[in-house]
Order: sequence, then C-alpha cells, then structure tokens
Amino acid sequence: CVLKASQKRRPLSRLLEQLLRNLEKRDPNQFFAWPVNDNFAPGYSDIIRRPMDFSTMKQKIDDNEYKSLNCFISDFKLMCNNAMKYNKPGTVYHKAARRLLHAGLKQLTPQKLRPLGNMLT
Ligand SMILES: COc1ccc(C(=O)NC2CCC2)cc1-c1cc(C(C)=O)n2cccnc12
Repeated sequence: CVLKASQKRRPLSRLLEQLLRNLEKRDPNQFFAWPVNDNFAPGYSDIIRRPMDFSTMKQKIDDNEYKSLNCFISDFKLMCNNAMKYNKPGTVYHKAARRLLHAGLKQLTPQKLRPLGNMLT
C-alpha cells in the first residue's frame, strides 16, 4: 500500500526508533523511561544541568530534532552519565546506568549498525 506523506518516516527516524526500542529493553525497571523527578531525587535539577530520558529522546525523534546518529548516541550517553553523576556508586541507579551504558554502546557499534545502515538509503 502506498504510505501517505504523513505516515512516511524519514529513514533516520525509523532507524533511531528501532535503536531506541532496543535500548529501552535494557531498562526493565524503567528508571530511564521518564524525566527524573526532583521529589524523588533531592536537588537533582541543581546537580544535573541537562536532564535526559527515553521519553524525551522519543519526542526528539518525532520532532526530527536528531540530525545524525551521533546526536542520538550523545543523548543516550548524557542520560547514563547524568545518572552516574547524581547517584553514588553502589546505588541501584548508578549500577543500572553503568549496565545500560555498556549494553547500549555494544548495540551501537559500527558492526551492529552496518546491517541497519541500508535503512538510511
Ligand atoms: C524515572 O525515574 C525513576 C522512576 C521510577 C523509579 C523507581 O521505581 N524507583 C524504585 C526502585 C526503588 C524505588 C526510580 C526512578 C529514578 C531514576 C533515577 C535516575 C535515573 O537517576 N533516580 C534517581 C533517584 C531516585 N529515583 C530515580
């Protein structure tokens, strides 16, 4: 069937949505699903200047704010590093961020991305 213009997603957006879904699977507790709330994380917005979470990344994909894969990967790293900055080592969140960052970057290696590359053509 022919996709209407509104349904036609840019190749980059389709790739980023696929990558985002795979990254979200590595966050089963959904600690990274939504913006961190200062009520549960005292002083968070004083310590973390540039908050980031998966829902914000999804919105940025939908708003075509990512001009490249590297911008997307930078936001993923920012999200994990924020958690390792605010939360002390040994906390459930610091450990979750380290594991997510490690697992996520393994999915974003050129070897893993090359097969998806043809989605960009
Ligand atoms: C969207 O953010 C969250 C959503 C849910 C939860 C959560 O279910 N926490 C329960 C596990 C022990 C309480 C935690 C968080 C959370 C993420 C974070 C991060 C990512 O720093 N955080 C830091 C301090 C306190 N809570 C959190």
